[in-house]
Amino acid sequence: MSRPAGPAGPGGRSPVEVLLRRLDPQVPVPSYARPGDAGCDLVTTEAAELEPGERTVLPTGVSLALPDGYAAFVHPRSGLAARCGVCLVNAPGTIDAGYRGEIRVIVANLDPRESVRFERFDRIAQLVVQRVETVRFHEVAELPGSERAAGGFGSTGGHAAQHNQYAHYAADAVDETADLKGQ
Ligand SMILES: O=c1ccn([C@H]2C[C@H](O)[C@@H](COP(=O)(O)OP(=O)(O)OP(=O)(O)O)O2)c(=O)[nH]1
Repeated sequence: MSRPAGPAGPGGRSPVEVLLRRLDPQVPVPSYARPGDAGCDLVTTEAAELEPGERTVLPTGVSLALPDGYAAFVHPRSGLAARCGVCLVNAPGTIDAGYRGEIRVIVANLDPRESVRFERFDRIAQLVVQRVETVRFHEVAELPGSERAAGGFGSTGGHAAQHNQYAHYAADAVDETADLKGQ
């Protein structure tokens, strides 16, 4: 049921068909605000007020049955983040294909001074549906070499390398690259 015939979207691809249950009869069905948007907006069905530094779990009033091979990811809304300092604690939240419960959104107010208030049906997050792979792991004693090797946490230089406490990872990476080149 994932891709039956339907109106073609951008690039001629038809949308993935997803079963949705409304747990609140008045909640709007999530929809894309504009053509080409990656995420459709999720609303809260409960009003809430968050003091600076406070977090809470908000209900969205919807549950899904995603097709096998897909997952949905609950992403923050940039406008809320920029204007009010609202973030999602676990961003992006992962909605598994087998999950049939209500989608909930774990929001926090990162603003150091202002509280933030959500009214019922305010948009609080966006849901991005994507194909996902499952993998089979094959344990090996050594991994094949690569140019980056174990470099991370600012190993390519710049601000992060100069100012953060993980700078030693960058130095370690240089050593490991030397090891790999010697192989
Ligand atoms: O932001 C989120 C993240 C997850 N979920 C739901 C859907 C997901 O399928 C389920 C489990 O999420 P996750 O695997 O991230 O949580 P966990 O803490 O690892 O719990 P579990 O042991 O149940 O997997 O909770 C949400 O409603 N909102």
